[in-house]
Amino acid sequence: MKNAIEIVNLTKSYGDNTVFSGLTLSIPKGKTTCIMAPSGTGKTTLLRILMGLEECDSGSVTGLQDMKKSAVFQEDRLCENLSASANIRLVRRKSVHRQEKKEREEVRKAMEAAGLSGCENQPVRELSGGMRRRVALLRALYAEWDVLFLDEPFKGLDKEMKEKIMEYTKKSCEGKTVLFVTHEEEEALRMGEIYRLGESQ
Ligand SMILES: Nc1ncnc2c1ncn2[C@@H]1O[C@H](COP(=O)(O)OP(=O)(O)OP(=O)(O)O)[C@@H](O)[C@H]1O
Repeated sequence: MKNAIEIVNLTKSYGDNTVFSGLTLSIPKGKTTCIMAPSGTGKTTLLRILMGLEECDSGSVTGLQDMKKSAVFQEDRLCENLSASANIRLVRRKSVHRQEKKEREEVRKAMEAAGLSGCENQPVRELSGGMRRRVALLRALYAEWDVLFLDEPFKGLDKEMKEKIMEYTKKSCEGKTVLFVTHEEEEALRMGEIYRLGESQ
């Protein structure tokens, strides 16, 4: 199978702290790869390198050129004064009136599926932590993307809500390339193939 992203001999240190000393990894196209590892072993650093937000010291990453990227960061990174719905719609180019109506309806449906009905027009600064997390996730999913980076997207959600949103995310990501970072084995097993960072370095 053709690989979407090839990471070869990647090294990265912060001063004396070596995070990667020759990481080689193939991330398959059209699937969800779940990256698991103990805290502080470099999961976020890897995502940041792949997103182009951090430089590696040596090694190469190929297969990401020209791919549209979307992400849920560890922090929600929402626009506090904008409504939940406006935060989500922000990631699409401004559309003509007829499309705007369609887009509003799409977002309303997505929010309904994520248990956020009735919050469409509420500024996100008024939402709970779990609600904000879901808005951040819906926003990332709503963007136009070829590859999606998810850094602990279900953090802070209760069991029932997590079930609901995981199912929605899984459906939305079907057949697409996703890198999913989590500490929860159960989440990883549900979402895709597990890769344990550190085992093959
Ligand atoms: N900007 C930075 N400057 C210096 N050190 C950093 C920086 N970013 C990360 N690190 C260090 O790199 C290592 C890996 O951090 P990273 O956040 O990638 O781990 P992680 O596996 O995602 O952890 P967690 O599961 O706790 O989120 C840690 O030792 C961290 O202290």
